[in-house]
Amino acid sequence: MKRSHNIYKSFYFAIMGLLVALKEERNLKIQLGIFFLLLTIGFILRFEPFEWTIVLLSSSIVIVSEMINSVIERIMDYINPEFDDRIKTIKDMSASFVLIACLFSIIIFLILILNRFAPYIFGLNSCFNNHFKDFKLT
Ligand SMILES: Nc1ncnc2c1ncn2[C@@H]1O[C@H](COP(=O)(O)OP(=O)(O)OP(=O)(O)O)[C@@H](O)[C@H]1O
Repeated sequence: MKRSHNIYKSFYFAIMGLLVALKEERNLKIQLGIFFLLLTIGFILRFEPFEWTIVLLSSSIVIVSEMINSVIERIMDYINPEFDDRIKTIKDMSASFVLIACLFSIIIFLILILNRFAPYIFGLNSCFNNHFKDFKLT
């Protein structure tokens, strides 16, 4: 097998892989759409650096888990395109990566939004502002 050790070529191949995934994976497109929606909400609400960090971290986990899931599905289809109970288990478990990442990301985003509006809704001080005030960069 021909191998490339050139860092630019490795980067190029990785970008090509990402483009193929974006073209062929419907769920990845949906997740990227949601990611851009979250970015828009972040700009509208003027997120703090620590809020951006949390949103970017949780979004990257969702996107990477979706890509790992897609890769596992393709490997399984390549190994055995026929129905097989073991492949079913592997694919279902692989799909659960994405489910877990999405569920926790939704909870994380809800906490960020609630934290923003807690003072208006409940008349409380923002719990994050109290706990994370030392981490604020601005
Ligand atoms: N070869 C197979 N043998 C047994 N079950 C399978 C097989 N292929 C798919 N399945 C079942 O169908 C489900 C969906 O698998 P598929 O490969 O079609 O993924 P998909 O519809 O592209 O999923 P996703 O939306 O996560 O990309 C799997 O989780 C599994 O339960």
